[in-house]
Amino acid sequence: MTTLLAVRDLKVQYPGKGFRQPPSEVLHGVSLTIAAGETLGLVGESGSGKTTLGRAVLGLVETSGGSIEFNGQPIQDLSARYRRKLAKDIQVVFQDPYTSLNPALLVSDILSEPLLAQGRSRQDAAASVAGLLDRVGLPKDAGNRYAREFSGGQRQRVAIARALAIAPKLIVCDEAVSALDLVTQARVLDLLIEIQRETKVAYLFISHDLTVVRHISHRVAVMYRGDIVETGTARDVTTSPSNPYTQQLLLAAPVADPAEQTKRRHARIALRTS
Ligand SMILES: Nc1ncnc2c1ncn2[C@@H]1O[C@H](COP(=O)(O)OP(=O)(O)OP(=O)(O)O)[C@@H](O)[C@H]1O
Repeated sequence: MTTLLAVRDLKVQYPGKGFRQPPSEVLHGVSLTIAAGETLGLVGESGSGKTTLGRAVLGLVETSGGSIEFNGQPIQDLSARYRRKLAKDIQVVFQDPYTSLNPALLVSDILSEPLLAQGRSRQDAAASVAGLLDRVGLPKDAGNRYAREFSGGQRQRVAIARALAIAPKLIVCDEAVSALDLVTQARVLDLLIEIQRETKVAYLFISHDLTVVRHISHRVAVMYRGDIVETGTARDVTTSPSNPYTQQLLLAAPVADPAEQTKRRHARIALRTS
């Protein structure tokens, strides 16, 4: 399989607040790869550095060490002009469909924007909008309405359509279904899987929810305090994890059966005290 994204020994530090506080390193040398058409799930508890890694791939945070290659080319420290060019290949879907879409724009304008930014004509962009709406299961007339008129799940479909508009090779999905109810989550996940089958787009799928990640990912990487502690196939990581932190994460996932929930709580305590 062709490697699309290769992150090697990546370090990111954020400046301390005020001159007295030293910078704090939040990624300590992270390495991962994503093949063309593959989904890599990135899991870990809140604050482990998942979003920072996604933002580094998108060029939204400065890195302090290591490298990021896309299609064999280094993509760190690109000038704004080259970054804009790269936007054609790497897109993002954020968590919150309520704030990530401009409420003042018609959906057709939201979907046209990335196409126009890539130099496509207005006519050409308008012609693509109908196809994009259809692709994500929204009605044709959705283009003539404002994003604020839609439910969370529908808005996330608009966000996915916007990410797909310029046929990227990689989409960073940062908690892309976390704000949705369970049924809507499942539908949006199935949509992402279906789109991948058709377009061979790759996903870096960031989530704190192992159940969601297991559903969509080919491979899973587990982050803990700025390091990747385990990587493997989705099945191996979620059924027989080798790292104690991944075991904790799995045992922390809620289950419907109260007896199983109690069993897991005891297993978590045993792990912590072993
Ligand atoms: N802009 C910033 N300035 C300073 N520190 C930051 C900044 N953004 C994130 N951090 C810190 O970096 C660490 C990693 O945060 P990050 O958002 O990457 O984690 P995460 O795993 O995505 O968490 P969550 O699941 O809660 O979004 C945290 O300790 C956070 O407080």
